[in-house]
Amino acid sequence: MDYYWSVEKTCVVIDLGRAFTKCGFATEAAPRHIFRTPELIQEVKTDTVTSTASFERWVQVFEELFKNVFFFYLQANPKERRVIICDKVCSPRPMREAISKVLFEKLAVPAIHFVPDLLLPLYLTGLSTGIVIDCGYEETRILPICECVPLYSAFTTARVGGRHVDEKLREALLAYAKENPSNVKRPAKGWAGRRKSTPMSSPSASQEEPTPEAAEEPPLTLTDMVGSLDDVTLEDIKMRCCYVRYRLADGGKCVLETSKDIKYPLHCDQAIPIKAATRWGVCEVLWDESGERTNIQEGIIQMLEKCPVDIRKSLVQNIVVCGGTASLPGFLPRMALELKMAFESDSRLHHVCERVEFSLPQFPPASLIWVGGAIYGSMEGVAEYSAAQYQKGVKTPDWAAFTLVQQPVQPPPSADSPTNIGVPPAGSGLAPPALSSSPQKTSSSLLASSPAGGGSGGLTLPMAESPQGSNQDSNVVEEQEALPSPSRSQETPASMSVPSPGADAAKADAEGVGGGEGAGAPSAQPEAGRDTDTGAEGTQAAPAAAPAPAAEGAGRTGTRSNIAPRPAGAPSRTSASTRSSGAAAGRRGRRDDATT
Ligand SMILES: Nc1ncnc2c1ncn2[C@@H]1O[C@H](COP(=O)(O)OP(=O)(O)OP(=O)(O)O)[C@@H](O)[C@H]1O
Repeated sequence: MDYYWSVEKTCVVIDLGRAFTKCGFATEAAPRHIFRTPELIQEVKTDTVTSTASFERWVQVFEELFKNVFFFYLQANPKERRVIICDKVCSPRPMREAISKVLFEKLAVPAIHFVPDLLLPLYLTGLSTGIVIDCGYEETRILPICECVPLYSAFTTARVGGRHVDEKLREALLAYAKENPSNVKRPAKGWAGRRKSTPMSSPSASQEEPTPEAAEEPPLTLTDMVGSLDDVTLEDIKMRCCYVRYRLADGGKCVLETSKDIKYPLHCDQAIPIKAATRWGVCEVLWDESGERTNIQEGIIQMLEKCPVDIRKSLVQNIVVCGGTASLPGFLPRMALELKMAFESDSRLHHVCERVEFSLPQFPPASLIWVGGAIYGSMEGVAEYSAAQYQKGVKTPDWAAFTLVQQPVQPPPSADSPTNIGVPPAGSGLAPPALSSSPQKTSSSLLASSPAGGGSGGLTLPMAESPQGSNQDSNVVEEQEALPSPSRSQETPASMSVPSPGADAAKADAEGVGGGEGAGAPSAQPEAGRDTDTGAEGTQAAPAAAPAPAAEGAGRTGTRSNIAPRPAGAPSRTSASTRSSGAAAGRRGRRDDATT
């Protein structure tokens, strides 16, 4: 007898960032490659694409980008790989359509999944309610998610990010160089090339003799040298030398602050002096209260004010911070303290500061979105936009207008039925819920059926046109009058771990982030149907079903810091077994099983 084995390869996961794009394979714990993609910066520059760029321009950009991803970075055959695109809130429709065109027509991938990127870090917390804060390159994006439903109407951005810290750093270095004019030794011509050819560098071998032409050139000043720094070097200085300082109590000593000036080595015998105050001062732009731009804590307050009052407490009990800028040492404690102060000083939000908790997945913040995408890609039953649909003319999904389309679900068998073995009783939170066909019931159905709530098997959310448009979210939100607080893993939460000043000062001189592992469970699928250019730019609420996060691995990896102790009678936690039922399904490779 002949056996034919068909094994589908794992998906390719691509997180398209404006500074860095991350790519790799689903089921892996970290992206294989993180590379710069300045062409995706949505700014009006001559060499980059604008947010209103034409479809053709996007096609050009993505053709080159995806060819690099498949043939250079991942060396994978696109015909065998489904692709997960971590899709940005507000990504323009021409951009998404260009992605489809390139992937289907030029690379012949079998299917694409467009997944809202800000939902993905929630997989790593094991909860279905929370706030995701992405502090990236251009800006900080803040999205509340309530029981798997992203509240786009409350989506907020703060116009601060890594780029602003870079700018401040360049200004500070230039100002110092102008105050302290000094000459630096001009590097010898062809220094880099000759150094490469030097075998094992002995001190004498690495010292280049200046060429006669170099000797005749005017001396190089520190100002010239700082002025000619490229963006990559500047970013490297930031990553290696800068940190966010914070003060624990009013009038107390600043933690993480050091009085040590350091030198950043530039060439073999050149170095840029960096003052101690510059090292933390440049990061203050993130919390700048001058009113010039919205800072991070103001962004969070604005977001909370847009949310219904009755869910605010639940939201702040699970804050996930991602994005490269959040890797700066001291970033998270400072954010916690700024938030606490902001809540306390705002009488409308005073009550929410009783319990604010941060989830700290043990992955580098810069790749949290990617890791969430990898978990999503390794799950069964997630809906996709297939090549066949594309060829039939089905529109590229616009997740901002997704709506939940419910399919009738068989009622759970009765308790005495022989087929009921192993099926938990209805009402236990583990049984698949009976779904209502009324659109108004969407949220409660989703709520009851999310794997976090235990009903991982009862809800399928196929893609379909939305007749209701994007007004459904307001119903969704208003309906949830007395939402349960987010359930958490059974781990004892660590109280906020504030590093000791000595340790912090030492840490400020170094740098580094950790790694870990996580898993999740499937849930809902968004859908197409809107012709607008930008996804969620408007304030119209658009319901989308977030894949319900039920991370088995998150229980293992999640530590969190509280800025307030858990009060007596704190909300109940979901049992580990409830969550892991979904996670077990999630961890199984979608079609990696060999079939005969
Ligand atoms: N270890 C680190 N320490 C400090 N800053 C870092 C670190 N790693 C990355 N960054 C900064 O984070 C920013 C990029 O973050 P990220 O990769 O999240 O951006 P992105 O997703 O490309 O941008 P956006 O979210 O705006 O689309 C850059 O400014 C980079 O300098």
